[in-house]
Amino acid sequence: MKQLHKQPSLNHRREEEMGSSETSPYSPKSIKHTRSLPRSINYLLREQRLLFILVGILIGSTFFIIQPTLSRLGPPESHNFLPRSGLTRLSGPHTGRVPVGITGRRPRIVVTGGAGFVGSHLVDKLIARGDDVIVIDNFFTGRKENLVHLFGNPRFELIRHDVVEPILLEVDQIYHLACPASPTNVMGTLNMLGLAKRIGARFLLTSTSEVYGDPLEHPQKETYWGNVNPIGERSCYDEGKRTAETLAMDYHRGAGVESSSCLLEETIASLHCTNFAQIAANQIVEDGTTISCPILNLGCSCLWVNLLNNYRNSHITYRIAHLSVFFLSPPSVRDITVSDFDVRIARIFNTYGPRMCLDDGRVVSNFVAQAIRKQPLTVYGDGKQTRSFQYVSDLVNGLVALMESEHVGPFNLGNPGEFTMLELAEVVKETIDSSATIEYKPNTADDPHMRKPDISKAKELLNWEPKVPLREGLPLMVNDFRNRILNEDEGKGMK
Ligand SMILES: O=c1ccn([C@@H]2O[C@H](COP(=O)(O)OP(=O)(O)O[C@H]3OC[C@@H](O)[C@H](O)[C@H]3O)[C@@H](O)[C@H]2O)c(=O)[nH]1
Repeated sequence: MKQLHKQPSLNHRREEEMGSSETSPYSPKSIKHTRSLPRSINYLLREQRLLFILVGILIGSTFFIIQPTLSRLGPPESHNFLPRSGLTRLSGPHTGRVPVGITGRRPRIVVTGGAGFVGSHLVDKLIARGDDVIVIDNFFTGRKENLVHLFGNPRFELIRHDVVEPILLEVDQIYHLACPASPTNVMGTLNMLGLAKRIGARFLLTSTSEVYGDPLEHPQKETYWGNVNPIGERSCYDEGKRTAETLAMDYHRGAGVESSSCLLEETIASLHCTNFAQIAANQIVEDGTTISCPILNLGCSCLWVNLLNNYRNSHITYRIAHLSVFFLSPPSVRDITVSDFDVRIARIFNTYGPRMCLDDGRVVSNFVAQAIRKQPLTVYGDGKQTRSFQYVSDLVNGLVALMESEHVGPFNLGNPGEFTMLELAEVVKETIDSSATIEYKPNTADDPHMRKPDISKAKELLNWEPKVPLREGLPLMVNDFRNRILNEDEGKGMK
């Protein structure tokens, strides 16, 4: 035992005697000496080892600096030339100012009014294609029954909230459907626009054909400014939506101005980076390629984000190589997508389908419910006023196409098939009960005499048009109405 304890000191002495160059490679690491430093330097200097190490670092540095440039010169990444929507589907969402190192994340989407008739169908479509969906609804007109089949789905969340109050969420897109028919509608739109701008999300406003009022132009194009009575019974709704459109467009125009002013401040702070960033940004505008750029400091990367914000309508991805950590580890390279705050406006024409409120007073729901309940169909006025009725799935497809397009709008989303209310009553009779009778009632004030969308703009720019004619769509809502009316009657019977 004694001998064993003495062994290290013997070894130690022997090493000293033999000189450092003959140290056994198997010596325990714990034995360290102050003289090992000169030995290491000695080791490095011999046989030009230091030179080899320096050349290695140089080659490595050169590779990491020019690699992004080479990748830009090489075959283009397929998504560079896809519209932004295509990119969303392929490589995750455009998350704006939200840190985007998280690639492959599913788009997160808010639908305000998502428990309502149109909203719930939209939510179904988004969930079906794999998005994460958050519904905000105050349940004034929306119903949990419209979404109950999604409860328990991990990609679905439901928040009871009135958009008149602000809310903060991190999402990529906001479909704003919530719309109390009153001036508070404007507050809700303002809140959601503010949220979209703050988090760099895309905002879609569901406006209405009511912005055309009692139109003097027929069919109505998006360029028509409308004929609305500002003090009439309908004006709360009509003018509310017109104001919402105004706000959305103001935000749309204002966004560009703001990012320019930020840019100016950043430019003063990081002047040495400006030329480089500006050259790169110009290149993005010219050829739309992915820009890769080594960034030297945080200020400069902010400058980049602001610079590229100016070009938010073209899809831009760029990479940051953190050279500050370059000699410690390979540069961390990540893709960053520029803020995607922008606005889309849809003008929705009369829409029908399953999940419509039974008693919202609209003509299709009234007629269908009345025919099922064996009540007379109430025709207001002489019944010669016209409307164009679109099936809800067509509308939902149009909303998604618009959200993912590069066009702000406004776009008319409606079915150009035009019917008088008497003709509609006939279709309902054919579909549900041919023996149904008609009862005439006085019409409401300022009721538009005719309405029909001109959808050439949506056809051309969104590649969208409705597919379901009234005679095909109406039967699709009858079963839903029958079941709900039956349940309602049973509920009453049990009381
Ligand atoms: O029982 C009824 C109900 C309504 N009507 C008539 O049917 C026509 C359509 O009335 P609706 O209430 O269904 O719909 P409106 O066209 O007035 O407004 C609608 O249009 C566009 C949407 O964006 C609006 O949300 C919606 O209110 C009106 O002329 C109305 O007087 C009837 O003849 N009988």
